[in-house]
Amino acid sequence: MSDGPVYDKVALIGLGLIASSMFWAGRRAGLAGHVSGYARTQATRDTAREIGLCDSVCDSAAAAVADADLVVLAVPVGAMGAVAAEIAPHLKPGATVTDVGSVKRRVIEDVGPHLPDHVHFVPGHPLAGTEHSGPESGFATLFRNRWCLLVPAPGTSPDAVLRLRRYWEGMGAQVDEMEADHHDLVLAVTSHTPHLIAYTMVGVADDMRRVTDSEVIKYSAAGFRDFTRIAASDPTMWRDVFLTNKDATLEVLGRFTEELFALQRAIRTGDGALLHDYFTRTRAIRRGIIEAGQDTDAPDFGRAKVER
Ligand SMILES: NC(=O)c1ccc[n+]([C@@H]2O[C@H](COP(=O)([O-])OP(=O)(O)OC[C@H]3O[C@@H](n4cnc5c(N)ncnc54)[C@H](O)[C@@H]3O)[C@@H](O)[C@H]2O)c1
Ligand SMILES: O=C(O)C(=O)C[C@]1(C(=O)O)C=C[C@@H](O)C=C1
Repeated sequence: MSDGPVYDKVALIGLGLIASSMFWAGRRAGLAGHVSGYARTQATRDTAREIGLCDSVCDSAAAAVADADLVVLAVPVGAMGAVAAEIAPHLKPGATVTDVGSVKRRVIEDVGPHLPDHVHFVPGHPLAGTEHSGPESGFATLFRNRWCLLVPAPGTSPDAVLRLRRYWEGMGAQVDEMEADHHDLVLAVTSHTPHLIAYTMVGVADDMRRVTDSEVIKYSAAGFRDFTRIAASDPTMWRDVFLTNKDATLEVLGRFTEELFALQRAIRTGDGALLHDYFTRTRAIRRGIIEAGQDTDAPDFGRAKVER
């Protein structure tokens, strides 16, 4: 259902999971008159053309952003600054530039200085993803009932923010605004550190595989399989997340380590009451999330049949 396009022309720079999902979601809801796309490699551009991703696939970022009313930077966080520098001279006056990066302070620092005064910069972050990447991994329902956080600087045109909000809402997301440093701390707790823990746990299991003669992989139970799904996420994206959200991640990791040591001590000393109290508290948190209707993952989330 749609009241007509929110933007006449949208340019997607970087054609991976998030951009391709935005294309399919936007097309389904009729949110853009025309969507142009650009990817760095010829192979990705070829694949995009083959699967009908975008109305036009351009061979340069400059060509893709020409005349665009909304430009979406959907590349790894560490590449945002260079892409912004490349497109800056070609942006249409009055256009909105946004991004979907998992870290916000660093993107603002890297992208903002390149952009001309005649565009609106509204950084964003959809809290939705899977462990898959690339142009073929996207699907139209990825953002449905998920949060998208917008991080506009004070003084940003309210009209530009409102329009971007309508665009994300049209793709099924719930939109909220947040300050950049707060965003980075919250995401360090809810997304970045959990990913690091999953990477570590799978690394430990791989190490133990040699000791247990592959038994840990053969008999991996559901909990561990969830870790392996997360730990299969794109290495470039996650390298950039940790390098660019260093302080918040290290702070959360410090707290995590303290708690881990407390639980380790309880196990060593046989302090069952501490363990039971701790697990009771964490179970209540999970139940609270479900009761608040925030557990929006389908049971097959991440393995969902691609729905375009
Ligand atoms: N995957 C997730 O779960 C998820 C969720 C929310 C936000 N994000 C953020 O969205 C952005 C894109 O992630 P994705 O999952 O779509 O990644 P992806 O790996 O699926 O796609 C990234 C795209 O960027 C291109 N690219 C890489 N380096 C580039 C460069 N230097 N110049 C131009 N293009 C370049 C790649 O070729 C690819 O087309 C990242 O900033 C990530 O932090 C990811
Ligand atoms: O479910 C997943 O695969 C994800 O990791 C998605 C996830 C997350 O941590 O929730 C990952 C990175 C993002 O920036 C936003 C969403």
